[in-house]
Amino acid sequence: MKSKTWVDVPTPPSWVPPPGAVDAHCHVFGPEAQFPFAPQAKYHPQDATPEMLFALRDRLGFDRNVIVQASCHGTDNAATLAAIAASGGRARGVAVVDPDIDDTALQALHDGGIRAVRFNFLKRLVDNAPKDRFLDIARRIAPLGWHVVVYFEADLLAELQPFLEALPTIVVIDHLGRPDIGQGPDGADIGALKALLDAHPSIWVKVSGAERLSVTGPPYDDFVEVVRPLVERYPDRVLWGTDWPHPNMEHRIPDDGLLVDLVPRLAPTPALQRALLVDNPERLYWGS
Ligand SMILES: O=C(O)/C=C(\CC(=O)C(=O)O)C(=O)O
Repeated sequence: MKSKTWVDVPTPPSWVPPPGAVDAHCHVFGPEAQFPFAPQAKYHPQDATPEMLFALRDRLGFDRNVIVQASCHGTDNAATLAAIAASGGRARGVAVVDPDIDDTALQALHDGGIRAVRFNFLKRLVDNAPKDRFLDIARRIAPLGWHVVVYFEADLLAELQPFLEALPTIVVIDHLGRPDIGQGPDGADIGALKALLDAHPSIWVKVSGAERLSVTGPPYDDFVEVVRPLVERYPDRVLWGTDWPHPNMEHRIPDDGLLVDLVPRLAPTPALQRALLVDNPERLYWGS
């Protein structure tokens, strides 16, 4: 059965994002009739189209999107590129590429609005994650001014650290590297993440995924307690996104309006909010 993981009409947020705000982590699925899912896809979602994404963007008071290629579309970025093309310059993207991709194809992705590649290390989402080949890709996309987005769970951080340190670009960690939020702000997982960020100014972090990581659930007080100190400590290296349409969340479907209302609790001043939602994503995705 195709999974549906989003609320059609989320609660309107009470907080208004600053002009130019970017939802820097969201996906499109299909439409399947036009863009079939990959044979190796680990989940099979309902269509979540660009039109639906842009309607959500407007409803939430955002201006732009960064569309991240989801694992269900494998390394065929056509659905992501079609969504970017339909956005009128208001979306950029993160691709997943085959290690054998040639330079012409990379340039075509750039021309289509791609500004990063994603390396996914979650075993429930991908069959293999070859670090040596990922490193080759990273060396090839660096001259384009792109960066690397990595998705892993906290128990992999120590093993991945040498790989992360070898990447020649800015590196953005998805969903905080999925720490155990239940450990609290001084827990081992957040401590390891902070040590990494302190040591490497080129490593950034997406302070997204409250709906995945919170133990207590809405209004996500445990997530705020752990994550606000990070936004205050690394204000120019943080990004935020809704993660719509919330793949694999069928048993805990979040309300995107409530997620937006989390932003002023994570970034409590207008300057922090502007950095998080406007200046930082603009630098990575609209800078070239
Ligand atoms: O949407 C996300 O960020 C997280 C995902 C899905 C995903 O990353 C993918 O399919 O590539 C997850 O944890 O299931």
